Amino acid sequence: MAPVAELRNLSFSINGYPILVDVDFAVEPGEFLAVIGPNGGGKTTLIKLMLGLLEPDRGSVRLFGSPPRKTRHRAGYVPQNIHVNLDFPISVLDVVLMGRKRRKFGLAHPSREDLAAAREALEWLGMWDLRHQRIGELSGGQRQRVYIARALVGRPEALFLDEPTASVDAEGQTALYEHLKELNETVTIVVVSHDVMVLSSYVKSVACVNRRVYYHAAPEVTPGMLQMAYRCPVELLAHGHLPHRVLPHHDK
Ligand SMILES: Nc1ncnc2c1ncn2[C@@H]1O[C@H](COP(=O)(O)OP(=O)(O)OP(=O)(O)O)[C@@H](O)[C@H]1O
Repeated sequence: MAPVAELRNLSFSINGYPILVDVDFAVEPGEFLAVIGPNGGGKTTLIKLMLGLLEPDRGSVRLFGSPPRKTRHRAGYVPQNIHVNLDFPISVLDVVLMGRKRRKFGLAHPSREDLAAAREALEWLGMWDLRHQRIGELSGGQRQRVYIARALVGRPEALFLDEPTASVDAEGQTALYEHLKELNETVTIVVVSHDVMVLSSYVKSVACVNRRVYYHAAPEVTPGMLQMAYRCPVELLAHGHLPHRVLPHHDK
């Protein structure tokens, strides 16, 4: 089976300034990959390159073995900053139905399959009862679940999430990672996150991104990896009753 994403000798720059250099790794089917690294390290850029939303200057990207623009529909994406007008009177269910890419008759006429897929995703995330609520009336954490449901209704083979817990409290983070763990039984997961400590309890592999990508096909988050990826002490947090490792801060 082809890797979910494969990046070979890839470099990407903006206005001549290198953002990512010599990236060379692959995400295999079934992985639960954490993408970690300092602010501005290039994590979002890396995800966008994998999905073909940006083109590399050099090197190649394959998504499910093909150019990403041909296979992007097989992946779900929950971007970091979703710009919605929170005053716009659109319901939770409408937002989720937007994820049904092959809908024929638009939002006003979702098919029975569209509704079934939306219901399944919303029930799974505990949001079905709020389906008629306006998106602007939800909490940050609830809204995040709606965006995840939107990414899931297309029944993706891989799900890419960019800092999905940014506006979620500790309990919500754990609940979300439990959901992702269950999903990972059938779906490959790539998640950008700063919750290094929590993540290390769930993930199967780690990519540290700081202009270069240090890929580790094991869930260990070691001080050496953090040292390579970060230039400043990393805040490591542990929540709830998860099994966890506490790592020391490093110098500089
Ligand atoms: N459209 C753009 N124009 C100019 N510079 C950009 C643009 N997009 C990203 N960059 C720069 O590229 C670098 C990597 O950005 P990116 O958003 O990928 O980092 P990140 O690791 O996701 O950061 P964060 O953790 O803060 O979300 C940053 O220095 C950023 O300023």
